Amino acid sequence: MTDIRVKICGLRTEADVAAVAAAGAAYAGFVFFAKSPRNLTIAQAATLALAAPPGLAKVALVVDADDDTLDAIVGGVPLDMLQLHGHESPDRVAEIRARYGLPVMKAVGVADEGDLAALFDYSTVADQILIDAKPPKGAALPGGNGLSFDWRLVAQRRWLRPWMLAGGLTPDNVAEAIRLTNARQVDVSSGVESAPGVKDAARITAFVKAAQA
Ligand SMILES: O=C(O)c1ccccc1NCC(=O)[C@H](O)[C@H](O)COP(=O)(O)O
Repeated sequence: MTDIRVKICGLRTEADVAAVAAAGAAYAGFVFFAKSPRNLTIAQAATLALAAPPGLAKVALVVDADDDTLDAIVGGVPLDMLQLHGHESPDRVAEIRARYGLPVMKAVGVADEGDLAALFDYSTVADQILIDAKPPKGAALPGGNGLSFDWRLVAQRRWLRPWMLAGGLTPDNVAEAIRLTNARQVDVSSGVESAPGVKDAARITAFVKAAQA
């Protein structure tokens, strides 16, 4: 058993929250993106957040959200972190961090070496960095596509802030991804689902176990 921290993203039911907590994950992610099969209303997310036991950090995932949208989410849902998964600039990340007083994790899509500079830029303003696969051109979703990137690009690298590895992780490949990259935190959505937006408790348990083995 290691100290790897796991985030399970895209929870939609109280049973999902219970499965994530029972498996020993550190973070539960709630998606606010209308086109996503994992999208929640503020009322739904509030119900799930209130069902989360102490110690399970509640993360709201937003995409290029304006202040009115963020005001409503932060005002309506008890949260521990904001995850910015759009094209938010470093200045916007700093602004959101200052406005809400919550830790901010910025997602950065990686496909090749050229994407790595952005990781440094965002690590000067965000509390954490989520290193994810860059979505393919024309993809309906900016994340949660179940696609991996070449983990060797970030293998054994160091950034200014804590970071999380994401993109196409599954119970079958997460141990190898951790071994290659030395990630201390991992994030998954599609890889623990039986269908888009439908979490599978057995896969959640298997994922956390494999990550922490
Ligand atoms: O999950 C979504 O539907 C989603 C929508 C819009 C932006 C991001 C989204 N998901 C991001 C994630 O769930 C994860 O942080 C990450 O991208 C890993 O996803 P996956 O490859 O499916 O494990």
